[in-house]
Amino acid sequence: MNHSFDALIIGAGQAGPSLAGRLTAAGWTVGLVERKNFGGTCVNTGCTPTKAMIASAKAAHTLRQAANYGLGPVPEFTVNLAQVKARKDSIVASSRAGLEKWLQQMPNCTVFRGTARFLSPTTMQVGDEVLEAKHIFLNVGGRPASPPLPGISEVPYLTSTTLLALEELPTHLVIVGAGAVGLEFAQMFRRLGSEVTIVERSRRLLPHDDEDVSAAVADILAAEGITLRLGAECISLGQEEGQPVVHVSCEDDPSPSRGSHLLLAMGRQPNTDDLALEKAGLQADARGYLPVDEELRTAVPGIWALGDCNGRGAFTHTAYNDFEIVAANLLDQGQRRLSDRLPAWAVYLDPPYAKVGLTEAEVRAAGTPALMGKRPMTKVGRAVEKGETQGFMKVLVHAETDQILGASIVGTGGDEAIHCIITAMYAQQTAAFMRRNVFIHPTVSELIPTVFGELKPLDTTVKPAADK
Ligand SMILES: Cc1cc2nc3c(=O)[nH]c(=O)nc-3n(C[C@H](O)[C@H](O)[C@H](O)COP(=O)(O)OP(=O)(O)OC[C@H]3O[C@@H](n4cnc5c(N)ncnc54)[C@H](O)[C@@H]3O)c2cc1C
Ligand SMILES: NC(=O)c1ccc[n+]([C@@H]2O[C@H](COP(=O)([O-])OP(=O)(O)OC[C@H]3O[C@@H](n4cnc5c(N)ncnc54)[C@H](O)[C@@H]3O)[C@@H](O)[C@H]2O)c1
Repeated sequence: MNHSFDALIIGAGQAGPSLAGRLTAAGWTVGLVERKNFGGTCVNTGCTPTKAMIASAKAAHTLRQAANYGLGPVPEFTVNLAQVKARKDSIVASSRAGLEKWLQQMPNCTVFRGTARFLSPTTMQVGDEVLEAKHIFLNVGGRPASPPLPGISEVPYLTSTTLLALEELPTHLVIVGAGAVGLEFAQMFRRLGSEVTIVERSRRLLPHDDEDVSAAVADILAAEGITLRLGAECISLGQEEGQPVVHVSCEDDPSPSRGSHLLLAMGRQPNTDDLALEKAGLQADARGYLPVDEELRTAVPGIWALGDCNGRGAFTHTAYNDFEIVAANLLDQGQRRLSDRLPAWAVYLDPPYAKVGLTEAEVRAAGTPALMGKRPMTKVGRAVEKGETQGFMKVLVHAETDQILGASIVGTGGDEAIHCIITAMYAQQTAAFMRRNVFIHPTVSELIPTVFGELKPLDTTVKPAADK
């Protein structure tokens, strides 16, 4: 059967549903196609389930720390992973159901279930249905990558998706990859009671971030008993007595990491390979991403790519911002552009790591005349009061214009406190502006004006070491 719409939206992730809401409210007819779970990765297998389980892990950690706060003795407790999962599943189900209901009841929106594939630049097939529209918005997201590690086909392994379905705690979880997925699951499962080993080919965690960030994060994880095997340049997989083994050396490996479970957390790949892109005249790049311009338009007129599938962001906030740019430019005569967006993200460790703008290494590499302010969390009153003094706050400022270049916070409350710096940077404000702010006592943010008051020249002749 053939259907004609003003717009087709493929994927109900973080951009598609909101775009459907805006377009239909503006009088467009929309066909929205989703093949699996409404809400996509973030709601079903990403942000929501992991942060729900991180909350359970934090509760277990707090119980174990009770004596440090003058409490106790705390009765023996057990972690019941099936119940942790049930709590997480109920939070996910409620979010997914709310989104599905909204879309199913949205006037002018018709929801199709199935995989959409191009037949031409303006038509797509979903099962027996042929859908046609002059505007097509791809919001197809991604999935865990399966890199060609030697031995991968012989070893059962978990991904960030399948790990969330476990009901029994791994005795020893070995994680390959120390990006956000690897780090968040490492601390979560360690706190829930597993032994955890991280194997990473770079010589430090979070290699795209500053050395001091990597060191602080490594300290946080090591202090909880997580084993770090960094600089593992030659990773291969095997099995001994039915259990996974990760070798970290190209030579005979005298000390491979053995575990009860193996998680591969080595990045994601975009869901562009089964769209029949060639029928639309579209071509993905070498890694499968769809190249887009500043307004998220692909090379084919009438086709946009939003969210993770365009390779211009890898987060929920970037996917949502893609929707805002497209909607503003199509419906509000806006002139919003991708490059207006500040790079910002957080890793939900405890304490978290949050970052906006340039790193110290990037400022040094560019040779920008700069000032830097840095304060350890041991000198942040609220952190001391909470007994959570790991990490630091660091800000970078242009030495001539006083404009804020970037900031990193590894520390309690850092994922929230960073937003005052994000806001100031978006408003193109200066260090002097930050110093004049009066923040509420006693908070972590309260010390941010102080850090902007303690700036020292950054020696940009010292270049960062090359990291892989
Ligand atoms: C474990 C984990 C934790 C994360 N935590 C965070 C976090 O804390 N903060 C953060 O900002 N980001 C986080 N992310 C990243 C975040 O989840 C993604 O960046 C975000 O979901 C991308 O949204 P999207 O709309 O681009 O794609 P997705 O959310 O992946 O949605 C794409 C949708 O398209 C559907 N689809 C694909 N192909 C087709 C087709 N051909 N036809 C029909 N439907 C199709 C899929 O089924 C899916 O529902 C996390 C990711 C993971 C894996
Ligand atoms: N808090 C958050 O915002 C959050 C949380 C989880 C995931 N995410 C997003 O999900 C995506 C996936 O996260 P991820 O941690 O899987 O990916 P990643 O790209 O951040 O990290 C992958 C890690 O695997 C290592 N690696 C990759 N290929 C390898 C190889 N062949 N051999 C050895 N090591 C290899 C890399 O060195 C890297 O440390 C990212 O885009 C991330 O931004 C975000």
